[in-house]
Amino acid sequence: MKVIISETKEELGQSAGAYAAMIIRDTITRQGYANVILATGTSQFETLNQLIEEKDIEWSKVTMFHLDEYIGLPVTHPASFRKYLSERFLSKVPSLNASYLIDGEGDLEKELAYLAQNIGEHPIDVALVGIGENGHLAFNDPPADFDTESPYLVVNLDEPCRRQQMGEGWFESLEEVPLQAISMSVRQIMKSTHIICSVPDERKAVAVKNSLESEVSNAFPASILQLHPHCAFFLDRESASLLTAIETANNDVEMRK
Ligand SMILES: N[C@@H]1[C@@H](O)[C@H](O)[C@@H](COP(=O)(O)O)O[C@@H]1O
Repeated sequence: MKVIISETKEELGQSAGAYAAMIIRDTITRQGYANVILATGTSQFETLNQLIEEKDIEWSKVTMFHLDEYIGLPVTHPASFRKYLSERFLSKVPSLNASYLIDGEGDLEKELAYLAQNIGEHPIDVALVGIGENGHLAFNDPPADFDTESPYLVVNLDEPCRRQQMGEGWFESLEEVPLQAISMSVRQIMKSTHIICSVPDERKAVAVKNSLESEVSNAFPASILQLHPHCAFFLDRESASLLTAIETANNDVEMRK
């Protein structure tokens, strides 16, 4: 596990985006294409801003999968993750080989089968993810299902998760936040060759500490990332502020001044 602590969230994004770009370029050079997973939410703002600025990525050789989406939320709603990825990423880079956005508005069984078939045919080279204030990975709130083999599943969103979405300004009231989502499963995320976890902000400090310094447990869903062989955490001073053991443990910790 690699932990890179930057001074600010802007520097965090620059480091994480540049690191993702390096992996995508190297993967395309080696195998001719790259399959990536992109996350959404405020945690990804700076990382995606950097990724779209990166030069020399052959985007036509990149296939993109989408981490999670609300059920029943129109694509025109400000909180729609399809809208987010279309506006903040897809419209800012040249055309990709393909992008598999999650549609949570139609026939869910059909959508789950469609996504499962396509991701099954595209082993993932790099996944960009975030961590929720409740420690969730994608929309797998605690206690997360660490066992399901399904690549995507329908999940119930707990109140802390829904409050976080409202607190970030995506919704005007708690009642407006959907109760369910389609989420990529924990096992599917863990199959990615590389995982890049971008987590800025003081409000994530407890989740970061639990994810990095607690025992692996589905009570802290993102703690499973400790078991991944090529996972890099990009933190800022604030999100890293409660870490203690990590700086002295046998980890690859890089402090950015
Ligand atoms: N569903 C999103 C994920 O795509 C994201 O990676 C993670 C971190 O969230 P945020 O960036 O809002 O803090 O959980 C969110 O709720």
